[in-house]
Amino acid sequence: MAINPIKTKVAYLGPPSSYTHQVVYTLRASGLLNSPYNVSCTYRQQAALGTFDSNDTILEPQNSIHDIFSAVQSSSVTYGVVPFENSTNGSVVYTLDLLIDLEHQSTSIKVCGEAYMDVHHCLLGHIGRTHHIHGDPTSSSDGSRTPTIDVPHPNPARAQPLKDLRHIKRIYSHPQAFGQCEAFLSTYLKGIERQEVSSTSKAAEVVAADQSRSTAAISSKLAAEIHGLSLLAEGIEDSEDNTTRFLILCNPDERVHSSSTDYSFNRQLSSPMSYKSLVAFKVNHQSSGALAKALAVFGDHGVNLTSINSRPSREHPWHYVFLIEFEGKREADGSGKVNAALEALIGPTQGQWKFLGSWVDKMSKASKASTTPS
Ligand SMILES: O=C(O)C(=O)Cc1ccccc1
Repeated sequence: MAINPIKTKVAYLGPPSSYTHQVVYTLRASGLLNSPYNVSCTYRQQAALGTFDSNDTILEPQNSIHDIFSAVQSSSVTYGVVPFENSTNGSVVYTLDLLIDLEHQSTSIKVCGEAYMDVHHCLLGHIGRTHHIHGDPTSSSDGSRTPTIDVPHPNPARAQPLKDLRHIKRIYSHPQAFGQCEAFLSTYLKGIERQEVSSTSKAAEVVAADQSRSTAAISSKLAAEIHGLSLLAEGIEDSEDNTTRFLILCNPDERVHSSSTDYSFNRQLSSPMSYKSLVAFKVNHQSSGALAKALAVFGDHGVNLTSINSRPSREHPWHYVFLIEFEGKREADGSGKVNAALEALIGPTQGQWKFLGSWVDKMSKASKASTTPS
């Protein structure tokens, strides 16, 4: 069979070397980003043999998470990859807010996969001109943090600076990264101005262009290499097992065949596979017990909830949209319990719910045991 594949375009949070870029790169290198509608048999065989031609995937950097959603919505890309939650710092609220945009019911974006990445942050910058290091290069701190009323037993910073930090006047990073490096920042860069930017790689780009050489970025080692920055500290995340979960988004209107959960990054060798699904809903705030009733439909139908998030509805103050993640999938729903639970959700939500997709659970034991692409 002749191979004439359509190129798979994947939108990620740019510029290159962001963690989102690194996750996409890993998925592509594993042959896991084939388009759901252009995979020929020969192509699948190539992937299995490890000869997947990465030139058939185009990675498209975007300026913001919002732009990734827009690219998927307009079908200018096949997939979009966005950060969703972090093991230390919790949910990425920008992603939640875009997912629950219930006002735009025409939005056809669905979650069709997930990927996990171990995230190790570095402090990148320029080496100071004026200070010379005598012995310990860690300014005046010994690595312990001052106890406060709020944090009486603070965790000590895991890493020490590799270089003098006394010339650093401002730090750039993505808000998630600041939240994941509190112990290091409050120990060695206490009181230094923080500037949030759209990604950790953007932070590295800004610092590389800074003529004053007095700024630093929390970013990755790869970003240091790409932007020619020095490693001022390494492994500065609060928790050694700092992991971020990314969601893979797609526009199901673009599907030509097969079920929504049959994307290449969802393929598994062994069964049974574990799936997760996501739904967003609103409840009537005037009706007592409405939220409890909405949550109860899942238990009543034997559906296990795995996470709950709430975000302001943006319609009325103190009204919320709830995002519920649960085990199981909607399509080919063997016992029918997921569809039955969603049907029962209509009552307590007055029909104000939106299904956001099903995908293979990459944390489940079954999924971990069989991650080889077929
Ligand atoms: O800014 C990045 O590099 C991202 O991809 C978002 C992010 C930020 C911090 C941890 C994980 C992902």
